[in-house]
Amino acid sequence: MKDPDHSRLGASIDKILRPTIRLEHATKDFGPELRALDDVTLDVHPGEVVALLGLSGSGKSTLLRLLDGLHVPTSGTVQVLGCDVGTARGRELRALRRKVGFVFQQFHLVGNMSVLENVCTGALGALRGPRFGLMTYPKSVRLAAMEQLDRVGLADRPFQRADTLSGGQQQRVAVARALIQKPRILLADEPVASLDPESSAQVMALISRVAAEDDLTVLCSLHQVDLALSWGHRLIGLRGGTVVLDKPVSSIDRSEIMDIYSAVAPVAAVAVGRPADRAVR
Ligand SMILES: Nc1ncnc2c1ncn2[C@@H]1O[C@H](COP(=O)(O)OP(=O)(O)OP(=O)(O)O)[C@@H](O)[C@H]1O
Repeated sequence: MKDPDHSRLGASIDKILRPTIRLEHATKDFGPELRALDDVTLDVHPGEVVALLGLSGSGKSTLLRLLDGLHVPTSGTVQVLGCDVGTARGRELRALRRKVGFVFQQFHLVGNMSVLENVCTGALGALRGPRFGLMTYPKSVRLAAMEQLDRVGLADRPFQRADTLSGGQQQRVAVARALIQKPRILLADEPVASLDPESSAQVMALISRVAAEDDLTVLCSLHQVDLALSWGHRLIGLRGGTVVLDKPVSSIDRSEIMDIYSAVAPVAAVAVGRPADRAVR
């Protein structure tokens, strides 16, 4: 007879070892002429903090968007928290999105709304029906939003209009909005590209801190090599839609990073069916 304790232990170990994100031969084409992501296979494990580097057009945003179901892979599979994102629809996709927070370069806040209400909108996925105004959110959501504002250092200005904040403050509100849904994964698409160096450092430190506190798996695209090296656990380099570097940050040599940025084809993504146009060294 099977030992139930042993089976339970096996299941727990399996859960711990199972990757949070698994891409197998994932390819994304935009029309017949543009391959944005080309045969990407990789695993990301729970709690990993991954920096994505690559030239503009190398496929970083496309990769992040595949993980949230904002794009569907043309071929191959994308699994996130055990869900096949390429085939998930409706309720399953909505449930997955509640576990995945997304932070964007342009913050995507509602400018004429208060800071607190912007954070509350992060909980909409778990609420029924639309909300019009802060007081239409349940008290529990408003309290949770205040808690997240406190974590990002903005508890002193809940009623300020979002568009009157500095860029760094707006990005911190966007992080609070992502956190209110208690995600297991945080995706950040160039979160500091519009910020000055000091605000950039603050936002990246904030992402690191909340990732550690909430045991989040993080994927963050960046253009700043030094920041990526000082911040991530692991670095994935994309060039022309393919992964050209994937290593722990501690074992990376600078020359390998330069390789990510070495000669690429004039059109950054790969032209489908025309290997000669591919990004080459
Ligand atoms: N929705 C879309 N429709 C058509 N082409 C797209 C779409 N999204 C991305 N692309 C193209 O796919 C390629 C990869 O774009 P992507 O935005 O993933 O690159 P990136 O590395 O994030 O660039 P950046 O650093 O400038 O944000 C580019 O050639 C881009 O023009």
